[in-house]
Amino acid sequence: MTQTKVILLACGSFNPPTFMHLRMFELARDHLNRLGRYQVIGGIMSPVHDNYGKKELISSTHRVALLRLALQDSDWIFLSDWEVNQSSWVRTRQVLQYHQNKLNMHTSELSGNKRHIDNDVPAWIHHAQKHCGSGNMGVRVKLLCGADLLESFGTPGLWSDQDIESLIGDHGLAVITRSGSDPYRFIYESDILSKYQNNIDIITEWITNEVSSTKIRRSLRRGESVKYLLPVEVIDYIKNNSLYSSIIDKQ
Ligand SMILES: Nc1ncnc2c1ncn2[C@@H]1O[C@H](COP(=O)(O)OP(=O)(O)OP(=O)(O)O)[C@@H](O)[C@H]1O
Ligand SMILES: NC(=O)c1ccc[n+]([C@@H]2O[C@H](COP(=O)(O)O)[C@@H](O)[C@H]2O)c1
Repeated sequence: MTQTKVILLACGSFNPPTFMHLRMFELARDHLNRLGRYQVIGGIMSPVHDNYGKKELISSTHRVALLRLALQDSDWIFLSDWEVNQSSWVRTRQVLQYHQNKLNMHTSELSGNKRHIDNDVPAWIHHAQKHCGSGNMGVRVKLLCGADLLESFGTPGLWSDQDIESLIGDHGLAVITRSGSDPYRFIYESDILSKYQNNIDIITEWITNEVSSTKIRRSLRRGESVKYLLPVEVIDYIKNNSLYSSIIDKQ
């Protein structure tokens, strides 16, 4: 069976990053590798731009610092700060395309085309180069997300049909189930998703755990413990920089 090499890319606020954001990657890698059709060679976390304007979104300077700390023990998941460094919010399709193009450029260098010179090579590219071997140009960047993000495709005006078609048709999706979601039904009820369902891998999280950044922020605001829900270095950074504390601490 021919294997497609895959890099999983998760987009999100990561405000703050939790163990569930990291767990998504481990779960997806195990699942996809076991299918035999894929070999997952890396993971990328791309925090959303400050202009996304989501409620309670703290500055990307802090979110990037938090992600660096969260990822410091991982030897295969990397931060990409490309998105936060753009002049404005970029659609997820463009984020996937940018990373795919950058990867194509650098893996084609490996197979002899050295015309492109780039002194600013991110860690995720170095990692991919080590794992894709010379002449191998078939690495695919897939979107990794929770089922709530998949279901947001149905929110009127939020995603364009062309973007959904490109995300699934050109890249592919790895979707982690979340309690309260029914991704199989959602795909069945959508014409676009049904058309490309072979490019959507649904991964069941049996060890269900509804840790979310919203709940973490709420606990922090109320001065409640978040130990064992986030990496300890992330908690220390949040405390040292008085993030998410507002109302209660300031009273
Ligand atoms: N507990 C979880 N199970 C499965 N997927 C998750 C979980 N928490 C987050 N995700 C996924 O992580 C990605 C990044 O999401 P995001 O940072 O917006 O997380 P969130 O915790 O849902 O945030 P918030 O609570 O601030 O809305 C999304 O694809 C989301 O579906
Ligand atoms: N049209 C789009 O490309 C589109 C729409 C909504 C959310 N998103 C992305 O989804 C991610 C998660 O967003 P939420 O936290 O709002 O669910 C973010 O990275 C955001 O940029 C993309």
